[in-house]
Amino acid sequence: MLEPHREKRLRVEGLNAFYGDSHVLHGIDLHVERGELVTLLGRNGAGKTSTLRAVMGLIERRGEVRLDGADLSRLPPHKIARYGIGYVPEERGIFSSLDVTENLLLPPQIKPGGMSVEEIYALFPNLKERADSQGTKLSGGEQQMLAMARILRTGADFLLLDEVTEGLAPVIIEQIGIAIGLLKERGFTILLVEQNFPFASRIADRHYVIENGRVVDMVARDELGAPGVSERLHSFLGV
Ligand SMILES: Nc1ncnc2c1ncn2[C@@H]1O[C@H](COP(=O)(O)OP(=O)(O)OP(=O)(O)O)[C@@H](O)[C@H]1O
Repeated sequence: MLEPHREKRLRVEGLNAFYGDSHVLHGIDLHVERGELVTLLGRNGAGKTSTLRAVMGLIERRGEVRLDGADLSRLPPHKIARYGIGYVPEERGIFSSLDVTENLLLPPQIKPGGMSVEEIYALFPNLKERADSQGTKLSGGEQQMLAMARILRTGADFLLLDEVTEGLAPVIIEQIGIAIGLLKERGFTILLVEQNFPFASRIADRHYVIENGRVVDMVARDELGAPGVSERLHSFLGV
């Protein structure tokens, strides 16, 4: 019997994006399967963040973006969010005057299934210890965890994460990796921009390499050890 056709969770085809006159993405093609954890790798300025922003509808874009078959290409960000896509930008955007619990109580539920504050504290024990601390008093790692946690409150089950390990100590990166692994076990689908290749290679199922606004390579986890692959990645990333 033929397998029923399964729509990709996210399918991006021919995605172009612009900042005013500046044309920064030149036909990105990629897909993410249900429950997959996929990274976007590439040098500074390659177009990784812009890809997440274009998927989310935050910058001017052309091309096709489909989630579970639904066409998101022409929708504004707040409508895209209703499909359960949650974006955690590099700049985190937590409320510095509010404490951790208040930050967690603020996000609206946009889809059923948002995590309770208790579930979030089980996922990020550091945040539980800092529940009453104001946003400004948190370390970089705690702020990053809070930024992720806030999105989990909304019910989003497709996460766009931008450089969640940037500037953080190895022990914190390790904790974030564990949390991401648990989210994957719970069935979340994740597209992660990452500069830290050792981290990305430990947690991801597949990697796309972006260069000058295009996908120039795709490597699956089980290909990482194959002859020539690390040289190929090295040439693109300098890793
Ligand atoms: N707000 C903006 N206005 C104009 N150009 C921008 C803006 N943000 C990014 N760009 C340009 O878009 C291109 C892609 O940048 P992008 O931030 O997507 O790259 P990146 O791969 O995420 O790199 P980085 O890790 O440095 O953020 C770069 O040439 C960058 O200079």
